[in-house]
Amino acid sequence: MIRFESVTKRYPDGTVAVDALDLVAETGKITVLVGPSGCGKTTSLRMINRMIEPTSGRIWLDDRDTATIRSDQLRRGIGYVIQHAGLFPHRTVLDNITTVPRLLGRGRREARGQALELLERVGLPAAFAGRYPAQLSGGQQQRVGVARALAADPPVMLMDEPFSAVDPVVRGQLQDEFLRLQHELRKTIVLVTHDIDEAIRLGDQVAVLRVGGRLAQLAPPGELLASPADSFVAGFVGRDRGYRALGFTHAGELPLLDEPTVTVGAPLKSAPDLARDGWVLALDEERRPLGWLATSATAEVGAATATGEGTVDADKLNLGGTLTPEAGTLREALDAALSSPSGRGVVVHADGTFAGTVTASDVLVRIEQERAAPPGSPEQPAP
Ligand SMILES: Nc1ncnc2c1ncn2[C@@H]1O[C@H](COP(=O)(O)OP(=O)(O)OP(=O)(O)O)[C@@H](O)[C@H]1O
Repeated sequence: MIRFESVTKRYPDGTVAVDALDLVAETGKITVLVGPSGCGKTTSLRMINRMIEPTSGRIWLDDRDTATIRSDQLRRGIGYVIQHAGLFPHRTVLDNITTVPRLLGRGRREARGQALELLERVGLPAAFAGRYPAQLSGGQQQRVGVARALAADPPVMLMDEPFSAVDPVVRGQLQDEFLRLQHELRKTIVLVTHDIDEAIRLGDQVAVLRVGGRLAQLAPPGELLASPADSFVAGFVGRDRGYRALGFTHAGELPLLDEPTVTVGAPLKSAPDLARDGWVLALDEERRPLGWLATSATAEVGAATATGEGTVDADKLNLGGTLTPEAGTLREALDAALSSPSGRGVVVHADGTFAGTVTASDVLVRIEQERAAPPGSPEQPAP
């Protein structure tokens, strides 16, 4: 656990970068610091490993006041990842990763073996070990940066805009892999970003700072979206936050419709009798949904079904429509319904097999129920 206790940083020119900050970053969780440019995110982060010393207040690492720990010793237990990865340009990937473990006294062979393992963990081939940073893409360098920070196996990781130097697609991949890795490793992570979407995606809790280094709100992402503390936070988390908040609410047991289905390979003429509103859901032999077959006479395929020629083939299906898992969120369920050509969202079991369909209006009814009795309220205890 990292605890800021009324921490203030005033730079020599009088700038107050952080003002009486109280904050707890829990063990094994990701705490994200987010806020507009200059609000003191980086200053707060760097005070944790004493790259910057607070002017007043204390920062606790578990039960120790960090001011009483020698800074080199403190940093050994704290990994640090920055934008552009900050790799040593004249050292190979392998040497970049093994530098800190070697300093900590690990043998060359052991450090090398571990570095190769870490490369695999962050999704890079072992063959990259001999390359120099300039021979890697931005996203690959960022992965090496994460591997390097993990090499000393620190319980705490500080990450300053770790994914912002790469394009949005690579960024999404890095975020997904980072979450997967954290699920295994359970480090105590403090991550700085200026991007609220990234904060909401990655944070177990999100601290929104305002310029002047004051904490505006500290909350789990769902709560931040659903109940921003004030107009500054509401403005910062952005529009459509009501919709995005649905992504943090489990749909629970939605009433599933018993949808008639056809299996690929079945005769087309079997479809119209089954279809509701001109659409019938097609499954593969293992009962996994493949797409919707149009049976109305106006649709191109519909005309074929009317003549009864041919079979239900995968290439005749409308593939629009997202799937929602049974244990999914209200956002996934609503999206499945809204994106489905039939208007009925397809719900699947954990193994991907078809469970039933759900309508947007049923999801809306559930949303209204949630509003009336949010989980955890006395009327409806959380499952
Ligand atoms: N060494 C310094 N001397 C004086 N002022 C500084 C110094 N470093 C940072 N500041 C100021 O402190 C404030 C907070 O800076 P900090 O870098 O912590 O913000 P940030 O939220 O990380 O910003 P950004 O998102 O733009 O990186 C800013 O007003 C900045 O100009």
